[in-house]
Amino acid sequence: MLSYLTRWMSRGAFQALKGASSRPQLVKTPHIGNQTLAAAPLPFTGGSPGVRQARALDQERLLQIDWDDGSCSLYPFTWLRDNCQCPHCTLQSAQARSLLFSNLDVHTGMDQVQLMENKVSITWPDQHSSEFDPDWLKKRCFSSEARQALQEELFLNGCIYFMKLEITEREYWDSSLQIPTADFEEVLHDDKAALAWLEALRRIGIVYLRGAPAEQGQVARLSQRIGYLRLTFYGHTWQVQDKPMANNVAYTSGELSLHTDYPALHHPPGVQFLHCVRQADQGGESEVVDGFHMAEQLRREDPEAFNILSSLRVDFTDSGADYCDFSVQSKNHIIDVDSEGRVTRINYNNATRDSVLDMPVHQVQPFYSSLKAFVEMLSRPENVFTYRMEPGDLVTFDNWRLLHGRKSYLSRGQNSRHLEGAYLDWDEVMSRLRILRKAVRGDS
Ligand SMILES: C[N+](C)(C)CCCC(=O)O
Ligand SMILES: O=C(O)CCC(=O)C(=O)O
Ligand SMILES: [Fe+2]
Ligand SMILES: [Zn+2]
Repeated sequence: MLSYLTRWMSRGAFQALKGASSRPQLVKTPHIGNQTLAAAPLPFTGGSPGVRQARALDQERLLQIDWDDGSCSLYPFTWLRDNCQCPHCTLQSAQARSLLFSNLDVHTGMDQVQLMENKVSITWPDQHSSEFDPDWLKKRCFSSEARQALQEELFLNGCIYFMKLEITEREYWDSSLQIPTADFEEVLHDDKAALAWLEALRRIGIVYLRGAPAEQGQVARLSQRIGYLRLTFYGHTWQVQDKPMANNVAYTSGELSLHTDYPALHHPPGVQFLHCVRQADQGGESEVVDGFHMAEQLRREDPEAFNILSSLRVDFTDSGADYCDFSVQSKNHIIDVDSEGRVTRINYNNATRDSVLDMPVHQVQPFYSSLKAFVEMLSRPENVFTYRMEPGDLVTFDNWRLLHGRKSYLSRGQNSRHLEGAYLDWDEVMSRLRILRKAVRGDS
């Protein structure tokens, strides 16, 4: 897997960095242009598949399209009527459906289907007519292969482009991570660099940016590259410094064990930026671990612990005042899995884990033992990647996937270590990623 990672990295507009408890060192790799950086063209998006024949299967209420390449697709009448692209049914300026559901006959028949100038033209029983573009239809084919390909294009969720063998799923890593690194100003000003940044953020979960000015305001600048940042009770952006009467353990000079930020919220921030304005003279090194990788390893090595951490909800709490006063409570699984059993999010900050523990008394000890097994695994040297930020460095990472920590540091009051941070959500990041893909590669 790691050799694959290396191969992939060397194709990107990144310099591969390999660090072990020191400032990551530059490994020179050739800067390869857009063509090679771009992933394989997505299936069904290029060219124009010809329609050989279109016919209505009235019994099944399905439209069958036979394509020139010999393949065939089926579309339910109801779905076609629901997605009529005419100006009565679609508000063109918003690309949104204006047809009301109350006006949709979910058992509609079809009067006629014709091929007109390579468009599929349908007349409905009420004499409303719809025209569909073959490209548009082919992309929305209901076969499992086509659906998988389209979902991959939209969410980069991980599947293999059949034919092209371009693997785009998440890449798990350990202490030997070659951390993807890009130039801060290039990401701000160059679409190709920005796309490479966001794709690596999605796939690897962490990207290091260098060359930012060593002054406050850079995480806000970077968030404008995407859209807007996520406001929380700690403010639009927040200053990680040793503060008197700290309202969070992060605002001391103490060690922060591996954690995700803000599990006290039911929807923790998806993405985190941390920019180093000033580093400590002693201590303050950073640590990260791939939480998804670790959760999968726990599932294999200690299925009982995995089951407990993914099924028991744990209380988190956070109260105080910052942007304004707050009293936050949540109940989260330490390991979130979706309905198919895939790990989707890690929620764990030992500092905000509540003393309130809403579970039957006999489940308490098994819970602690399971958490101990997970935290012990996270902290193994072979799993943790360590680095030291210098002024002007900015790290961007997936806060749903990675756990991060920092060593304690020697505090010098006013002129001490200073990081500025900000949060974003994945919806906004993925939105920018899709737009950049289209701009850079011309994907449809
Ligand atoms: C850094 N800060 C204070 C904004 C959040 C720390 C994370 C947490 O309390 O879960
Ligand atoms: O100080 C650091 O390096 C990390 C700070 C942190 O994890 C946080 O503010 O939540
Ligand atoms: Fe944190
Ligand atoms: Zn219509």
